[in-house]
Amino acid sequence: MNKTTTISIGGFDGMHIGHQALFDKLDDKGTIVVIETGYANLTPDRFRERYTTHRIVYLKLDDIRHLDAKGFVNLLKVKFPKLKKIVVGYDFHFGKDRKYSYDDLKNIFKGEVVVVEEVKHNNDSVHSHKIRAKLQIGDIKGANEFLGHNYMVVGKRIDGQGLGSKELFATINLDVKDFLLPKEGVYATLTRIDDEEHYHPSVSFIGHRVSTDGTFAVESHILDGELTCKDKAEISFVDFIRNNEKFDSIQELKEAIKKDIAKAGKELKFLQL
Ligand SMILES: Cc1cc2nc3c(=O)[nH]c(=O)nc-3n(C[C@H](O)[C@H](O)[C@H](O)COP(=O)(O)O)c2cc1C
Ligand SMILES: Nc1ncnc2c1ncn2[C@@H]1O[C@H](COP(=O)(O)OP(=O)(O)O)[C@@H](O)[C@H]1O
Repeated sequence: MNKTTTISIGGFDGMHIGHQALFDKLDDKGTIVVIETGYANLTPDRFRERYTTHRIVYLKLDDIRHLDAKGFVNLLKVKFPKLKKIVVGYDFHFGKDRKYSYDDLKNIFKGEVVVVEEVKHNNDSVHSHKIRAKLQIGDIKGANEFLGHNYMVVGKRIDGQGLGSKELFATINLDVKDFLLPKEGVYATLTRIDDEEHYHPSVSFIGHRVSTDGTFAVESHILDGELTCKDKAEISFVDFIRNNEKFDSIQELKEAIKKDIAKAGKELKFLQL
């Protein structure tokens, strides 16, 4: 913190292409200041560190929300004594009732304040809430374009019904906490198991198993062979395949999953893994 000369400030859930435009303005001693609201569910907690080489410092919203503009700048000066430049976006607001903007920063901070213009994709302003909305309708491609990377979730391995490996296809079942789950359905995905470096082509199901026991599941079938997952896995979403459906028999469900596997295999074949 003592060496930091430039910072960018925000909630930074998503670490999307709008956020990256801010990070591009940091120098090599630049630090990202994440204001933790408790609502981040696209890139919660330390997962943000995957999408930047800059150091990240976390401030709790509750510790700063009461501050006026002067108080906020003072806090930054104490935390970063060598601070010369603050980078924020066009819609950055802070303090009580979010009533201060970059103009207040410019008036009070005795250094440079860089304001990044609105980043758009296909003429649509990029924001975390829009990415959440896209995931909730299964628009993975759209979400990924806004993010600039594949949306991913991490979960702890749990036991499934044991039906998959016996009668259907073997899957890794996950308990996913903290991350927003995309809409119920079937997805072409890449799955990373435990601490492997490699991602496996896979097809994943999210939803209530309406054709079997009705319980909610997040599960991934690995296309390139059966593997053991000890502890955790990560699912990186590439495309939406179909909605969750109720099949009248296990045989029909099996036929549908076979088609899902073929579709996902075709789509993922061309990716460099
Ligand atoms: C690619 C794929 C697609 C699936 N599609 C559905 C579906 O449309 N409807 C449904 O009820 N269950 C679906 N399932 C979930 C199965 O019901 C589940 O794999 C099966 O119940 C075995 O679960 P287990 O791994 O816990 O034993 C799907 C599973 C996979 C891997
Ligand atoms: N599309 C964008 N273009 C430019 N700056 C942005 C954009 N989205 C967010 N920012 C900036 O990034 C920082 C973090 O904003 P935040 O509120 O966490 O993002 P979001 O609006 O996506 O939830 C703020 O300084 C904000 O002004």
